[in-house]
Amino acid sequence: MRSSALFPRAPCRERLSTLRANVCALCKRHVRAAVSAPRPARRGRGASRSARKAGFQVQSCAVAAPERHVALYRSELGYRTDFAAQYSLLEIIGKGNFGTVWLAASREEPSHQVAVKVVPKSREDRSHEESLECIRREVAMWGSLSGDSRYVAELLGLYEDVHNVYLVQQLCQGGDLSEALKDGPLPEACCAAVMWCVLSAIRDCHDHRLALMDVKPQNFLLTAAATGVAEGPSSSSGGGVRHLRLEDQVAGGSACPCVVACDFGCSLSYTELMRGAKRAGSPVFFAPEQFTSSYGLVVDEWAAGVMLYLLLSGRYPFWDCKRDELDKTLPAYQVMLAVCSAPIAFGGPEWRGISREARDLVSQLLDRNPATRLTADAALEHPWFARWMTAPRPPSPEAGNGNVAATKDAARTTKKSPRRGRASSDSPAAAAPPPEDSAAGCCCGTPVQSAALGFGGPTLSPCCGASNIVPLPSHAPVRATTPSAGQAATSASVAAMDVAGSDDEDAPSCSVDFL
Ligand SMILES: Nc1ncnc2c1ncn2[C@@H]1O[C@H](COP(=O)(O)OP(=O)(O)OP(=O)(O)O)[C@@H](O)[C@H]1O
Repeated sequence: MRSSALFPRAPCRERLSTLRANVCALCKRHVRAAVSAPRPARRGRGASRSARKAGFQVQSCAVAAPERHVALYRSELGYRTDFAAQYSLLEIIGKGNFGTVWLAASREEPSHQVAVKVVPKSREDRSHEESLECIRREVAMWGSLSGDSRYVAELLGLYEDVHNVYLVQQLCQGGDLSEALKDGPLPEACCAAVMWCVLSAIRDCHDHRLALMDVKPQNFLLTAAATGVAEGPSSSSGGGVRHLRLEDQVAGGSACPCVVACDFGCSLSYTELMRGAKRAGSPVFFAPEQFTSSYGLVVDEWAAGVMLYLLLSGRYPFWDCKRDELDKTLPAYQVMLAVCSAPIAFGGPEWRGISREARDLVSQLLDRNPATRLTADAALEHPWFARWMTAPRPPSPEAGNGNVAATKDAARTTKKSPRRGRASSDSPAAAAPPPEDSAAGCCCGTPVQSAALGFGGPTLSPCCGASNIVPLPSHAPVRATTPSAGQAATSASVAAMDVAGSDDEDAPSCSVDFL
């Protein structure tokens, strides 16, 4: 008769569970990790060697001092290894191509919630070393910006274990911007508030000699200020992404911008760009030069132009259909043809209520010539923003309240606007609401003093019958599109575009290899 008494050493489930039950709470983690980890091929001294090779710190439970339990693995990236001791993962809040984003709470202070991007160290399509290199790159780029720009999601901590890397970041309760677009285009005032943050994030990246390379609504997250969760000026105005005010986004207004940039997986440094490095991304956001030749930082401004068009109209430029109607399996060469040669249409009914300044900014960002394309820095001074500034809070270096990024931003805005005048928030001009519907470009009753706000734009005059469309400054003409740029592009060496490898639910996406 076969019994455990006769075969006392036979490995069985009961024996394993008894083993687990007998170890201390700290050791439990050690046992679990050891069970799930790849087994060493040999026992004895050989086992220690293979385990060390696999990244383990081999230690005996019986002799290990309690404080050594936190360092179960030899860190491969130099990050902390005690993630499980610091945070508990609560639920999945987002999934991307490279990782899963979790809502997590600090164990020490459970009310402190964060977002944690869990990135596996190994993937089927790339080696362990390649995966680690990608993580290192993303962290280096993100880390250099986080804390230095208030328009970039804050990176709060880096952890790793044998399987994953854990990027602890600021929790953005509103999800990504594409969610907000599901109910159709945003009101123009909200678009101005959102685009202020998007262009500020791009400007800050470019100041750090980095190109974001993947500017699209999915990569901008709505913060508490956008959802009205936080107490402050935004929430007092009703909260919600459709009730954003531009003045709350400018340094010196709200403590927290309504959207922040996340996902630096595609970012490239200026040096890499100059060396001709390429990045996969979403082709509908590609600038024409990305299909044809080497390119520079201003590809981000083009993508911001596509985003602005999308926010205002609910459509992608160059395609005569709504955002969710765009064929996600569109062949890449068709995307290229449209981006490089189709005219930018402002004729549809969705553009009827949109101001002329907005169209002008779109046209200047979607300039097919990268040399003359508006930079983010210059775009932030476009008169369109002045139009939506209703209760100005002139930024001051003190506005940051000790926050390095906010103080820097406030100082920069002040420095850039030497002619900035103080428009009191209780003056009639400042208190007047922005035009809800500027169908005829009417600014009646909203004499916004843009020059006084330091944007360098013209002073908008009150509506006066026939001349209700505010004249644009002579240096900012609305450009006609130049289809000729596209003809050159058709002969481009676009070799392999894998449309199926889309990382974007809402837009055709492909990884692009150039011959
Ligand atoms: N800090 C955050 N707070 C709240 N939600 C977040 C946060 N970061 C990411 N998310 C959510 O998780 C999703 C995926 O995140 P992210 O884009 O960083 O992953 P990824 O793997 O790099 O994606 P991609 O495939 O675009 O490269 C986002 O679209 C967003 O909805």
